[in-house]
Amino acid sequence: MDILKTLEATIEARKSADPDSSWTAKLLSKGPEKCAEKFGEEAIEAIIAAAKNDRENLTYEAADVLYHLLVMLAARDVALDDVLTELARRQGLSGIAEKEARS
Ligand SMILES: N=c1c2ncn([C@@H]3O[C@H](COP(=O)(O)OP(=O)(O)OP(=O)(O)O)[C@@H](O)[C@H]3O)c2ncn1[C@@H]1O[C@H](COP(=O)(O)O)[C@@H](O)[C@H]1O
Repeated sequence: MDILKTLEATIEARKSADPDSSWTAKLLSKGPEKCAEKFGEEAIEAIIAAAKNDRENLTYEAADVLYHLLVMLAARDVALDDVLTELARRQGLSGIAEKEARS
């Protein structure tokens, strides 16, 4: 998870970088809609790899998906921590649901 936080910080720093100096800065300079579109393209590439059972390519495409997810979140000023907090909240909820099911 540290690697995602480090990547998030790098992406955040690219918001103020020269678009000609970095792929991330260039993508961010095109706006949140373009970042979202790019995320969608990468997700589709991952879907295709999964459907074909191409595990090597799926691993590569999944890394692209995670990177482009972080760029899309940064473009809309959504913090990774907020996403992780939501996941943690859901874990708590599923714990409650399990306890209720058992009682
Ligand atoms: N993890 C990534 C990463 N994954 C994918 N990509 C880029 O995302 C692009 C993938 O999109 P495509 O394959 O569609 O590439 P493309 O055909 O050139 O793009 P289009 O013309 O279709 O828009 C590639 O150009 C990759 O370089 C990434 N670029 C950067 N990072 C990380 O971001 C950090 C900052 O990178 P810079 O912005 O380059 O400094 C790096 O240290 C890396 O850790």
